[in-house]
Amino acid sequence: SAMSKEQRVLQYVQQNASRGDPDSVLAAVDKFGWETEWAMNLGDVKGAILDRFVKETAPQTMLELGTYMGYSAIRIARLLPETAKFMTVEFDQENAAVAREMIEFAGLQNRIIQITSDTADVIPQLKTKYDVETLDMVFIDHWKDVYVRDIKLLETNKLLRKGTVVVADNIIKPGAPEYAEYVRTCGKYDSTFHESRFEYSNDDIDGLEKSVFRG
Ligand SMILES: Oc1cc(-c2ccc(F)cc2)cc2cccnc12
Ligand SMILES: [Mg+2]
Repeated sequence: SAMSKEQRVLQYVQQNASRGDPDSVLAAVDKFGWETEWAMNLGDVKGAILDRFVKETAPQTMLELGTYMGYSAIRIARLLPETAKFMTVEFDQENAAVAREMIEFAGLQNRIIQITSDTADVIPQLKTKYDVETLDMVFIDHWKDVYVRDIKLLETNKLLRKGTVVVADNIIKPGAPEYAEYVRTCGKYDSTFHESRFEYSNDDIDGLEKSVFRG
């Protein structure tokens, strides 16, 4: 059967990037996104903001909710030391399969623990099954209607500690208003909005919310 969009992106990467070179993989995905087919991965403009947050935080334990094609997992993992523990969770089996090949092509498969499951099932298992004590940083980029459910699951499962940095994509487009309201008003976070551009768009506004857990 014909290739999916995600498989076309993967093929473009395999034919235009250099194996084992994460920056060339990111550049290829971004070139494809700008010039050929739009896709809902984080992209270069918001990606540069996430890079800054990752560098500032230098997490030893990191969790991503929503792997998609693996683009932001590669963005994050390329900035982490060998000793860091980084888990990314994707529910969709086909996207997870593309991500596994994209991560492998980038040469980062030893730095990323890829989990194909529902985040609601994984979060309560992180301490026991994945040997996590608490998380230094979280990147939320899956379906907007489960952002609040999942950050509350992180809280109730005692996975956040004073200073844990939680970054969330798509606050404006498609929008996560309940999430923004929650982190800005519940009293448990110091939260700031970082306006940017929607992925592979010159016109549409979007942005990342950065919320530091007060402990
Ligand atoms: O960055 C994202 C963007 C969109 C999106 C798709 C179609 C639109 F018309 C607008 C926005 C969906 C996402 C779903 C999950 C994680 N990120 C997404
Ligand atoms: Mg997104």
